[in-house]
Amino acid sequence: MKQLFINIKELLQVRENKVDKLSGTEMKELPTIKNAWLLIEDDKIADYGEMDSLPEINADKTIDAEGKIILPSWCDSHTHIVYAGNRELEFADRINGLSYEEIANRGGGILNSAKTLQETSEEEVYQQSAKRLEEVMKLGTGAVEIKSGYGLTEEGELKMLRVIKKLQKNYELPIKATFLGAHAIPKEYKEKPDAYMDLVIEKILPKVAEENLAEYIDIFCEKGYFSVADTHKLLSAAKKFGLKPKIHVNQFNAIGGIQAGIEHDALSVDHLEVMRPEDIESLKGTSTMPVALPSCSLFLSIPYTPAREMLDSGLPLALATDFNPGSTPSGNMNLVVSLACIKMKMTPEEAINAATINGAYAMELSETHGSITKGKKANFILTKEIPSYTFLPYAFGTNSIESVFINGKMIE
Ligand SMILES: N=CN[C@@H](CCC(=O)O)C(=O)O
Ligand SMILES: [Zn+2]
Repeated sequence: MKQLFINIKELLQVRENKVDKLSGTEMKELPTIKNAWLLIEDDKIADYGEMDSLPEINADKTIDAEGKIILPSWCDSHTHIVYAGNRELEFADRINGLSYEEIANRGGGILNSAKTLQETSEEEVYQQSAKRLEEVMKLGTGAVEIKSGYGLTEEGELKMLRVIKKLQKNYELPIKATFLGAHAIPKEYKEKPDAYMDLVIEKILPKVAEENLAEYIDIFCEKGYFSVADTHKLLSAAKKFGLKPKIHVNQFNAIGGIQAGIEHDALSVDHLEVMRPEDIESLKGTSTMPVALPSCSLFLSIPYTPAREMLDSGLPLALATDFNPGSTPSGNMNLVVSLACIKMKMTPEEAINAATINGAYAMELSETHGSITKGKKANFILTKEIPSYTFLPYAFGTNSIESVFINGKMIE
């Protein structure tokens, strides 16, 4: 099946040669073709060019995209989309003055979601999560990573990962699964946190590997959660099972999580709201992608990742949502791109690069996703009629998307 899009106002992120990631000043450039055509053959991008040189093409369907922009779909490399229930009461508590930390110390936070998850059937968790996944796909997400981490027992963690597996089976977009058993210390283990680490490493991790339920390993390396020593221990154990690290670090405190991640060749280090000069320095020259989650900063009123400083010192950066019930109950990548521009002073070009090609890298998908390149998957966004691509982050809160295509199919 051949679909031809013609009169496209601007085709964004056109990369003739495949790039895996962009760093520093490279991120300032967003290659585009104005007044373009795009040919999709089955699930792949077949060809593109300027309207002036449109060859004779026998297409099954021709779509006139006059006044509209086409760009690769968003690659959201950090989410917790699989969860049960919500935490809107904690939201009200925070408005009334309690901090995220105080709520967690009272047994709220991640432990609250873990209790709900444990009490909810696998089928019900699947239904709730599938609804969220469909919502974010309509908002332009065409590849996504999903973590466990609200189970915190063998049964709960495996339940979450099986739900992710079912989503992978039932939906066409790529979904990468991450095992985050070390997300918080359960109440029963408060006085013996090492015993919980032993459970995660010795019991749950081998099961996850045996059932092939995850590709990546994650840990919340943070004061009051898991230490740098825990991080080393878990990442070393996970390596034996072939799980690569994508870890939560530097959200509230810089305790050395970035350096631990780098030592274990982490694919990404995520959050980074609190960055010391030595953290930026350590990331230089590594293959680890730093990932910023600005909608988490917005929701918790915590600092934003210092993107400007990082990009100006030559680092790459990816943007993701962190969609979860506690710190970011939103999976809207359009908002993330707007916040990156408004709050982190990234240019629209940098933000779009960070949310497409660099997001793909943080899920090992740069070969197939993240840019308009011949042979890559036909996962893209067709906007409504808009004046320019800068309008996308500028008009925050406006839905500028007309339709989303995954593997060449328009999603309903
Ligand atoms: N920081 C750790 N984990 C999640 C929040 C989890 C929660 O509050 O439920 C995050 O990435 O923000
Ligand atoms: Zn997270």
